[in-house]
Amino acid sequence: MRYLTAGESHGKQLTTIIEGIPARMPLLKEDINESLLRRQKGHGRGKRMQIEKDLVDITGGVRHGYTLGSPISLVVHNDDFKHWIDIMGEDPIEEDAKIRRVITRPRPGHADLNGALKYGHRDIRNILERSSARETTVRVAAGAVAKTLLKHLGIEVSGYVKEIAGIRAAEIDSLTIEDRKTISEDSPVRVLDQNVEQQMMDAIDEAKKEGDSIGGVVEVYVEGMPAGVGSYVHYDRKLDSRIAGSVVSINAFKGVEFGIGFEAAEMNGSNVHDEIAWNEEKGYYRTSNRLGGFEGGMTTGMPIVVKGVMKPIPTLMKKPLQSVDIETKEPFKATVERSDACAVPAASVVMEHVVAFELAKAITEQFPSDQFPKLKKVIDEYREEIRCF
Ligand SMILES: Cc1cc2nc3c(=O)[nH]c(=O)nc-3n(C[C@H](O)[C@H](O)[C@H](O)COP(=O)(O)O)c2cc1C
Ligand SMILES: C=C(O[C@@H]1CC(C(=O)O)=C[C@@H](OP(=O)(O)O)[C@H]1O)C(=O)O
Repeated sequence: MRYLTAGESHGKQLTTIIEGIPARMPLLKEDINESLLRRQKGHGRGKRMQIEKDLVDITGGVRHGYTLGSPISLVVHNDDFKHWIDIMGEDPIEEDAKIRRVITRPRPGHADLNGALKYGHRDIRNILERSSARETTVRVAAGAVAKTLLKHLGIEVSGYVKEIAGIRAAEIDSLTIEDRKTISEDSPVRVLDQNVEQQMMDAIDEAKKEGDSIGGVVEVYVEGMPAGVGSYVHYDRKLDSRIAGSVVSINAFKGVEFGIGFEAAEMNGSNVHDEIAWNEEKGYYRTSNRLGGFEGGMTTGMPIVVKGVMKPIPTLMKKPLQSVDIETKEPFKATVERSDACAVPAASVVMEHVVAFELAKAITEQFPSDQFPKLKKVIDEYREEIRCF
């Protein structure tokens, strides 16, 4: 499985083409729209999210509620485009036309300056339109297709918030996957405890009032993955490494941890590794899950627990950082019209979907995947085989 995305933040539409989804898998628009609407929600987002109502158009690869085995193409229209037609249109316009609203002032922390240097664009709009996290809309759409595949195989994925600006969520280790999914749907900041929820919302509101931004930590939890998916034989087949790469590919994500993650550095091996047990019902299982569901680049069959850290948003409404105008070379302090103050709750939905994509991809690589009913049968047989192994 693989996917590409195309489209600019204020362009006509965003598109993704997904290849490798098995034929004859049930897939409805609603499966994707539910994820898209969840991504738009979350305390701390700026005015743009009030303009958009992200809904998918399935433009290829699906008929009458089932996948065909051909590439699936999905489109999400930008409602904001109607305000940007002159600026974002594809027809040539005069070089000095005011209408272009040329941007020459790169924001520290965004892709602006490095992108301009790399592609030689003197109008930074040509960078920021594509480096914008608006692109995560269709990454979530692609991930929603992957999540649907996983769901039909009995694998559930949930994403929620662990920390915003140093405020930590209550422990949820004993919660079921269903409860975790509820947190992710109902809470405006995607935490369980209402007290913490309020503190986080206050911190976001404070940052917004100050014209500053804040970051945080999100967690994705997966239940139902059989053991032995992924591989240890080559660096690029290790499933934990693929997940880590895809998490850091999310805009503003700077680090990843599996299970206890960086805490392992301070602990003895005897307190880190998860002991092995067996019983008739479960087969092999671990009496703890400190390594977060991975050993040797393969799943252990225990829940996958992976965290990602998101830095604060780079565009700062009232606390502009020092930068240099690329035309005049003069120093300036930038001000902006709009931006998110905190996108951590929304980003938990993005991470949930990029992780789902990597898991579905690994499964379709490892098991025969032309036809979904056969894939399901083979996975059921594999589960039984490893239970008795
Ligand atoms: C859901 C989401 C929303 C975001 N919203 C904004 C925003 O409003 N303003 C902004 O400057 N950056 C925003 N970002 C972060 C930038 O897109 C990101 O920092 C930028 O692409 C540079 O990439 P890097 O931070 O990964 O180096 C957002 C990120 C995510 C995941
Ligand atoms: C549009 C989305 O997020 C955008 C991500 C983003 C950025 O720089 O990453 C900048 C903002 O865009 P705008 O300049 O239109 O206000 C966010 O709103 C979205 O998540 O759908």
